[in-house]
Order: sequence, then structure tokens, then C-alpha cells
Amino acid sequence: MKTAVIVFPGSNRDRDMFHALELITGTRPASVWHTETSLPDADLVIVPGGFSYGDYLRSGAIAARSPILKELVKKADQGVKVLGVCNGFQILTEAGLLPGALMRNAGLKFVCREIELETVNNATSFSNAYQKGQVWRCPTAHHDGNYFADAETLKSIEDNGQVVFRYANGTNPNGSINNIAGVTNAKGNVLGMMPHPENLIEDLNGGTDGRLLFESLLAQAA
Ligand SMILES: NC(=O)CC[C@H](N)C(=O)O
Repeated sequence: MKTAVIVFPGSNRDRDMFHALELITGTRPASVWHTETSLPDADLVIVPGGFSYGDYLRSGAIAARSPILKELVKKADQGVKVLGVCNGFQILTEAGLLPGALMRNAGLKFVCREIELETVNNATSFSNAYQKGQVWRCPTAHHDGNYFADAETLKSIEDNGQVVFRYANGTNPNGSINNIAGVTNAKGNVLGMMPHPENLIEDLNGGTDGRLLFESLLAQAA
């Protein structure tokens, strides 16, 4: 599976993502700087976590207007799979590739802790290696992770099965509506999620629960 990771000034989980992708796919991902205007041929493009442009204006707002995003929107429209994690999720909502918005955490504090996720839809390219209803551990680290969508949007994403992951067992760290932790676009080829599956892929780091997300994508590419 060929992958690419977009890097912005202020990205800080890009290296974690490179490591996870290389370990799981066996191939080194391409690194694409935000000023580029084209993307290499890839089955999966990742927008990693961090503090792109220092989170100025609104988290993800400036990155969503960077040159590479035009190309990413084009690729997403062509059906290329796109995964945005944490700041990546914020960038994808700001770019209009995903519904809803990420607001300041309800507790107004940066939250860095492990939470539990339930895979509520395992019929997606990003979640097919999980069981439906499977609860798994995942680290989080953000201050703007409070997912919100207006009533009409919320109904449509819930009805269409676009909600893939929910915070489980009372571990919602940010006040997200309906405990939403990860959503896809209507077509299902773009996923955004606040927690960091790339940080739980090796026993050495405390577990491998996040691996199944990447293995889901690998199974699709095979
Ligand atoms: N780990 C991250 O990607 C942080 C995301 C974002 N800048 C926030 O704090 O909300």
C-alpha cells in the first residue's frame, strides 16, 4: 500500500505516523510539504496531528487554505482514501472534506489521556478489521476536540453510518456531541478522528489496539 503524509509548519505527529505506516505497510510513506501543489500516487493520504501554523485563527483553519489542500480535495473527490488524525481532523473539517466542526474542549483545558473508543461502524475502509461494537484503547491529546454538527447534519451522518468511532464508557474527553470521535464523508473515503491510533501500535508503547485501523486499510489495498 502506497501512502503519503502531508507536513505543515507545526505538525508534530508526522514522525509517529511515518513510523506506524512503515511498520505496518512495510513501505516508507512519501513526505509532502504543505507548499507542494501535487501529491504522489498513493492509496492513502494522511493529514497528521499537531499544531499547524501554531493553531492561529482556529485549529486547522490556515492549513486548510495551504496549496497542497487543493490537490488533496481533488484526490479525495477521485476516491483516494484520506485519513486526518487530531489536527488532521480539524484541517479536513475546515477544508469542507468532512461535516461538522471541532470546537474548544468543553472543559476548556488541553486533555492528554487514554480514552476508550467503540467501533460503531466496521463496514468502512478504515474500520473493517475491528468487530462491530469492539471497544479499544486509544491515546488523545488536544484542546479543540469537541465535535459539533447542527441537528440536520447530525441526523444525516448518524443515518448514513458516517459515525465510525464513539468515545465509550464515559471517557468522552471533550464534550463531543453524541460521543462522536471519528466520522467519514458521505462517500466513505475520508475519515477524521481526534484520538491517535498511530500511538498504540506496539507492545513496547503499551499496546496494539490502534493497529487494526491501519490493517483495515491494508486489507482494502490488497
Ligand atoms: N495532537 C494534536 O494534533 C493537537 C490538535 C490541536 N492542535 C489541538 O490541540 O486541538
